[in-house]
Amino acid sequence: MPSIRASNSTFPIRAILGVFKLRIGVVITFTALAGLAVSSGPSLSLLQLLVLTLSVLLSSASAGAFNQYYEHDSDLLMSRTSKRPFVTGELRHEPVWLLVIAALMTLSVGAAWIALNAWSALFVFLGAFFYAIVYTVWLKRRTWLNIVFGGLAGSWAVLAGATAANPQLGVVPLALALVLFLWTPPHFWSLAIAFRDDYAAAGVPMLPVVVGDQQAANTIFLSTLALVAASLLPLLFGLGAIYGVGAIVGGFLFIQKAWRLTRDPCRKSAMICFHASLIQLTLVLLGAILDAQSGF
Ligand code: HEM
Ligand SMILES: CC(C)=CCC/C(C)=C/CC/C(C)=C/COP(=O)(O)OP(=O)(O)O
Repeated sequence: MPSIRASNSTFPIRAILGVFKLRIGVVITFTALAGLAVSSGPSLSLLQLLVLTLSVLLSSASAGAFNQYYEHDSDLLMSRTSKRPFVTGELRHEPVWLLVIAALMTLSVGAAWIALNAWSALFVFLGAFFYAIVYTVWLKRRTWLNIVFGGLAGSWAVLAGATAANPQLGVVPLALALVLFLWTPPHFWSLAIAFRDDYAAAGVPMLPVVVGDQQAANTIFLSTLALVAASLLPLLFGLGAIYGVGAIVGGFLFIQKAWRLTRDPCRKSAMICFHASLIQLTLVLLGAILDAQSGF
């Protein structure tokens, strides 16, 4: 049986956890739980809530592991990713990993289908498919629009949670899915400005590589305005003041940092804008969950 780890190493638990990109998976799962919270319909049992949480987390993890397995050669060309275990050899780049990834995906989607419903299982699958195949394999090295379509992965996470409670999607879950679709490009393009040289060296046509930092920063600013406008839509369809505070504070912060990035499109302001995107998303998702629970 081929080994998945370098021969003379102790069990590389940290490397294995790193391959599954679990920090991002936790936020993706939080996104699905926000979709659940704003969806009308019967409450889930504790078991169903556990299955939803684990199926989104594990499918996100399997997609993240596939991404690192598939990109082990190009990751070597970028400083940010060159220390990853499939690049350094800490984990052997063996096809057995594809079996592990497929098994995780089957377990995640199957459990969601059995414990929740077919719609939720479909969106769990689509989230991983859009990230691992549509974005990573089909678009990433072909077009700067890679993140525009790949960003749907986050929207499917919202809908995986929303349909778990009610396959009849309401306006608020759809609005939240639109927020994730509009959030992902400025989130990623900020990072792509900070690491433009990396992407250029790896031959990846990210927006800043194609149009330059200034035009990319202008695009980030305009897309952040569209994102923040969309993030206010749930206020028109039932979410209240708690959500409003989160969306307005987070939106103001992201717009402010995106504007600063247009004034000075350097690595430092790009990373500040990237982190602002994470704060804005957290405030929007937290506001949605707290507002939906409060019944104000
Ligand atoms: C195809 C869509 C996406 C792309 C291409 C993308 C891109 C990235 C990249 C390149 C990083 C830096 C990763 C690293 O250096 O290890 C990152 C970090 C992050 N992304 Fe995204 N992202 C996407 C969607 C999402 C979504 C949907 C969420 C959450 C709902 C999200 C949440 C995060 C978080 C929390 C981090 C920081 C993780 C950490 O601190 O290690 N991303 N993203
Ligand atoms: C419902 C469900 C399972 C949804 C999945 C959503 C998901 C996993 C989105 C991708 C997030 C991410 C880390 C992208 C980075 O890819 P990259 O290749 O640009 O990053 P890298 O350069 O750091 O490898």
